[in-house]
Amino acid sequence: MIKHSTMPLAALPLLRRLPRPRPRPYVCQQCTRNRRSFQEKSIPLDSELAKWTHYKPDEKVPWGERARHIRAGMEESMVHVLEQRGLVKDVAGGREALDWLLTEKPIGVYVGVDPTAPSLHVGHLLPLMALYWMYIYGYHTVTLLGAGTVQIGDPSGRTTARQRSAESTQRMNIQCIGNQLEVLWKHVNALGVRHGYSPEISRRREVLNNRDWLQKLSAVDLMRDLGSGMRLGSMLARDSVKTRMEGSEGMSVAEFSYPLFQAYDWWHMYCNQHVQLQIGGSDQYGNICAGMDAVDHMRKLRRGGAPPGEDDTLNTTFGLTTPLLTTASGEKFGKSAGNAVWLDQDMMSSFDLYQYFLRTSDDEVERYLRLFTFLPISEIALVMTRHGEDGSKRIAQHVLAKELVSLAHGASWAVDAEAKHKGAFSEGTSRFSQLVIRKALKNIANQERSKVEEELLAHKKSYSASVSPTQQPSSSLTAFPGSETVPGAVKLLPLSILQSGTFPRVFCAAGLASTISEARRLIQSQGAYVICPNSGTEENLTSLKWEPVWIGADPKDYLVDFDALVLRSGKTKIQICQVVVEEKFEAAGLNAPWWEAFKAKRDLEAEAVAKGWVGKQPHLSSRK
Ligand SMILES: N[C@@H](Cc1ccc(O)cc1)C(=O)O
Repeated sequence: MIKHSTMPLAALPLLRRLPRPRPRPYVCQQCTRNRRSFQEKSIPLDSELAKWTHYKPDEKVPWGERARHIRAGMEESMVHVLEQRGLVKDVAGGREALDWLLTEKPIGVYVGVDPTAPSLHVGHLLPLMALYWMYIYGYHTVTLLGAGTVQIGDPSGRTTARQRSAESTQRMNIQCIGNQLEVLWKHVNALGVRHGYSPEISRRREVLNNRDWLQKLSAVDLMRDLGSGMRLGSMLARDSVKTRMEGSEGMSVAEFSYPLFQAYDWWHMYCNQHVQLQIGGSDQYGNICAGMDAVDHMRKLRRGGAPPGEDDTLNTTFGLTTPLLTTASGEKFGKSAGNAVWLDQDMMSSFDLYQYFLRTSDDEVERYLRLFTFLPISEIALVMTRHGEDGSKRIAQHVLAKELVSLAHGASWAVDAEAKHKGAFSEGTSRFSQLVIRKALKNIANQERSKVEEELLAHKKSYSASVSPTQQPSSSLTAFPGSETVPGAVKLLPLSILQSGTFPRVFCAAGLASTISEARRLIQSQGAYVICPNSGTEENLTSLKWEPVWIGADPKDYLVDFDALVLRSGKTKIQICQVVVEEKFEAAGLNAPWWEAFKAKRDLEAEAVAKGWVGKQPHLSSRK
């Protein structure tokens, strides 16, 4: 990043403040290994994050000072950084002019997405990565949720009109994508801290929704001001329009007018957020150029038709498009067996997302590391050197996959996906099982979703099932050779079967023995185990303790977090159970024959007690 040859000596003390990765302190080999291992510090402290994202320009390095460094060649320019990462296809308005503007001024920049599905897919990431880099380097960045424009439907890059979706579907898509944009920002911050980008830069980000202004916009105003400045010729000349006009389907006026609305967004944000640059995928080039013309026209109207002033170059607009990615085999990037690779965890698990990037070929992995991660270029070079030493370890692919999952789902899920991968494809480790158990327990604890969350989850599931019916919910973690077997699914158990002495029945109900007598034999031969509650904390997974089951014990004493029971049969078979009240168990439709038998027996016993035929029944445990 620093060009030492051109660096004046006097500038040395200033280097501390440049937006470059902080030099890493020397760490001995053993510690490095430890850090790289499972316990790797991948989640920044809140205090680090707060410092990093703190927006107080006057407390940070002033822009002018940084501009001077760039001009002096001591720091790389923004355009150069984006080019180096492979994120630039075309620059509308001129590369050199944009380079100059971005050096002179921390302008506003935006990327818009229309919520046409409940999740973004990896194809959306390229323009977003360019935006995130500009955030890291201190520009005012906006991700725009197209809740207004989605109702019109962008025809760019499409050969057919979009089906209009139901109001409720649109509402849920908007909510899902809105949440996702926020979550992505959170992860960008965490990654920015983790990769050591300077906390002394003033950063600003916003998520806006264009429905907020488009629904207030009058059709007359739009046509009078903006429509009068947009030229039909260039709009008709676009490929997306031409192909549709040549085909039998044609194109609706609404779709044709889409660029007007996108252009209006820009004008609105030009006035309010000083947005002078729009970034988009390469299919957005036409819309972006139309927007630049429209903003120019609106500025001219605002000046009353007067010629532009001297400082016009400092206030003009630019467009930047990112390349369209295809894999080495020519497939459109972001499709897996014909299905989109979703960024939402409910539509594609962390494990599957990890696996998708792990399959990146050696030819492409370095380019993807530059495109999709925040690893400094120098670190990518190191990763590639290590990768070259033993290609079979796929070191670079693992780094890529982990960074991607950290960006999409968060660092802890990336650690989880990596551990699962190791558990799945190498010798099983008990740490792997511990992790899965912890995660399952956590999921049980978080299960109380709000009604809205339930609704959104169902929407995502049904959407992904409808667009990619072959995509299986993955990670049923069964039967990897040599590994402990932790089924992904948690089993429900009715609370009433948990009484002193009912462990054999519990093992049977959990599917770890086929009959009660088999379960009893298992317990008597010391082959049945249960996890002790409170053994092991979140940080210290390996200390979760298994205890051999004692036949007279009460399973209720082993409930973790009040409602989970973790059982193991023999060395390898593990089952995580969630204990629920009877109504919930029955509502889940799990009325197994043993359950009916249990209830019948219990009713008989209760009746006998009620009629005074027998005293209160001793515990079932006494009937060994
Ligand atoms: N038209 C863009 C999304 C978008 C929407 C509104 C904007 O202002 C900008 C971009 C797309 O389909 O990808």
